[in-house]
Amino acid sequence: MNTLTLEYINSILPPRPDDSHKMTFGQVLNIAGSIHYRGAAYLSSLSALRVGAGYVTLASSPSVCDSVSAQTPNVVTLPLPPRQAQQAIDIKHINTQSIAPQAVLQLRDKLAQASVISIGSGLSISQSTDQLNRYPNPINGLIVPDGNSEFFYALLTEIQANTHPVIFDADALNFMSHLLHHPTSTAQKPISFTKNSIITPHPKELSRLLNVDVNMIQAQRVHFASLAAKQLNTIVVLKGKHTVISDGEHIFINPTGNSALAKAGTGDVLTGMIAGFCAQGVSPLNAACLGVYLHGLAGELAANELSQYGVLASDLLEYIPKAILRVLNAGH
Ligand SMILES: NC(=O)C1=CN([C@@H]2O[C@H](COP(=O)(O)OP(=O)(O)OC[C@H]3O[C@@H](n4cnc5c(N)ncnc54)[C@H](OP(=O)(O)O)[C@@H]3O)[C@@H](O)[C@H]2O)[C@@H](O)CC1
Ligand SMILES: Nc1ncnc2c1ncn2[C@@H]1O[C@H](COP(=O)(O)OP(=O)(O)O)[C@@H](O)[C@H]1O
Repeated sequence: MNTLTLEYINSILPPRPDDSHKMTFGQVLNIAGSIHYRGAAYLSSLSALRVGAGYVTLASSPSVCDSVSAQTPNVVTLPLPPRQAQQAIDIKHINTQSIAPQAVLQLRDKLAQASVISIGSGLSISQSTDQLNRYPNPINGLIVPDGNSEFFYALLTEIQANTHPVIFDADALNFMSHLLHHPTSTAQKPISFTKNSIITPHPKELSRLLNVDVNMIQAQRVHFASLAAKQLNTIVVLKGKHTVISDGEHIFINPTGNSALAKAGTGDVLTGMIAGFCAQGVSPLNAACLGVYLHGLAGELAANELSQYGVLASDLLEYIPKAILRVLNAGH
């Protein structure tokens, strides 16, 4: 078990060759955001650029893309077609802002081109995990819950054989919990986390994935992070004070961060940071270590100027470059 250090983080920062162009630093395809969580799409997209990714495309519903474009010129958007009401039997449950499952066809080229895909920040798979449990088989179209569950299922099916890094966050994790604990009919292929994936659960999300009480997870964070990595065949970033990172073999503990990070949206920033490092060709395990350490350091630097009370998730975007400078300067 290793505690991450400034020197180690310095040693795994990706190079920035002079003879480079934007594609040298990789393409992130960020599938994120929904009507109530436009901010998550903004935060996760910009944080990938802030750690050095060359090109970030946000794929989401048209209203989310419009909203992010209005706030920043830095993110390329790919509006996905909304679901048509006649595709579902129970129109009451349709949110017209949901993405149509057929949107996956439109995404096919982008999925193949992307250096890394991040899925789930603010994607709103359903109104709540409870609702998913009330509709034990949302996939076969008999009853369609509000949200993007059918789109997400189609997306997962499309990327099952993908070997590019994929980061699963937030609602993507809740939906995977649902699939793991409510297997779909045998006619459908089993779904799992993809090869080279990273998952970023907070303790409650890991508790849903493992079906283990959240207090037990918190009491043995290293054990459950490592167990989940082995069982689910993925890299686990178990968030919270002293975030644990494990690939089932190695374990890293993060020393950075403080209560400034305990604010809505900071997890979305972390997802973007990890994606941004993956895009630059860093291995998924090292990308997780870089993202987590620098995210915590950005929170500390922000709190030094704004107090642990006053830091916003969006403030972290300004402090990520300062955290990177702090690490670079430690190398001299
Ligand atoms: N600006 C935006 O667009 C934002 C968009 N966002 C997006 O919103 C979506 C849903 O996110 P969310 O926050 O509504 O649900 P979620 O985090 O699952 O919490 C549900 C319950 O879980 C628990 N719980 C949570 N953390 C815990 C912990 N560390 N340790 C232990 N338990 C913990 C806690 O339950 P309690 O303990 O209170 O019973 C809590 O009430 C998601 O897609 C996200 O990306 C957000 O990032 C915000 C900013
Ligand atoms: N007290 C704390 N000390 C250190 N890090 C924290 C603390 N509280 C939250 N964090 C970090 O902030 C982020 C919160 O993520 P998450 O719970 O997914 O929030 P959200 O869904 O609102 O974005 C995680 O990276 C977590 O490790």
